[in-house]
Amino acid sequence: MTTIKVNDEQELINKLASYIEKISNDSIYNRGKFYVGLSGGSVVKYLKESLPKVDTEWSEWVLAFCDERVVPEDNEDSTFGTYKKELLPNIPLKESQFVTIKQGVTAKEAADDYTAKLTKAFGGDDFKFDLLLLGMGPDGHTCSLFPGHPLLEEKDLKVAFITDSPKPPPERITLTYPTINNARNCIFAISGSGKADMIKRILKDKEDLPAGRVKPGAGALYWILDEGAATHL
Ligand SMILES: O=C1O[C@H](COP(=O)(O)O)[C@@H](O)[C@H](O)[C@H]1O
Repeated sequence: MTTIKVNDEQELINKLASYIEKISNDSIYNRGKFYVGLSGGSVVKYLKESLPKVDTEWSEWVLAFCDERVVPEDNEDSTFGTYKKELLPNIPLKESQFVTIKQGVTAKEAADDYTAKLTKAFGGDDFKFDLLLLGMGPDGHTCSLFPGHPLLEEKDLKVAFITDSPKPPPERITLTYPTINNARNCIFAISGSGKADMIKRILKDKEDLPAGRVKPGAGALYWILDEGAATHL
C-alpha cells in the first residue's frame, strides 16, 4: 500500500489525474482497453476536475460502477445519473461506454443483470478491473459495504445487492471483496479533516473496517490524502 500525502484538494485532483492517466495508458497499451470502476459521492466531484486533465484514448475506456443505488437514473441519488450530468458534457466519453444497472427492477434483478453485463464486458467471469476509484464514508464504508454487514463476508458473488443500507437509499448493488481485491489498482482519494479520524483508525490503528479490507491481492493500493485527511497519520 502506498500513502500519498498532498497539501490540499487541488493537489489531490492533480495527483489523481496523473495516476489515472498513467494507469489508463498502461492498460490500453498492454491490453487494448481500460476497465475502470467508479464510485459515487465525493469521487464524482474529484473526477469532474481530474478527468479533463487526463491525456488518454477515451474511446478505449469501459466504465462500470463500484456500487450503484437502485433508483431511477433521473433521481439525484443515482450515481450514473450524476456522472451523466456532471461528467459527460465535459469529457469525450459516450454513454454506451458505461456498464449501467437496469432500471425498474428489484435490487436482486439489478445485481443479476449487472453481473451478466460485466461478464459480457470482461469476456468472462473474471472481473479484473484495471482501476477502482474508491470513496470512503465517515463510518469507514466503501462501495456499499458497511461496517458489520454480512456482505463483508461474501466470498462467492462478484456483485451483490443490499436492501438494508444504513445510508439511504437502502437498495443498492455493490462489487464484493472477491471483485474489489481482484483489481489491478485501487485508489482512495480523500480530502478534508472530516474523515481524518476514520483514516487513522484504518491506516494507523488497523481497525477492521470495510475500507481497510481493500487489499488487492496482486494489485496496487493507493490512498491519496490531503493535509486535512492525513491530520492524524
Ligand atoms: O454511498 C456512498 O458513499 C461512499 C462514500 O461517499 P462520500 O461522499 O463520503 O465520498 C461512496 O464511495 C459510494 O460510492 C456511495 O454509494
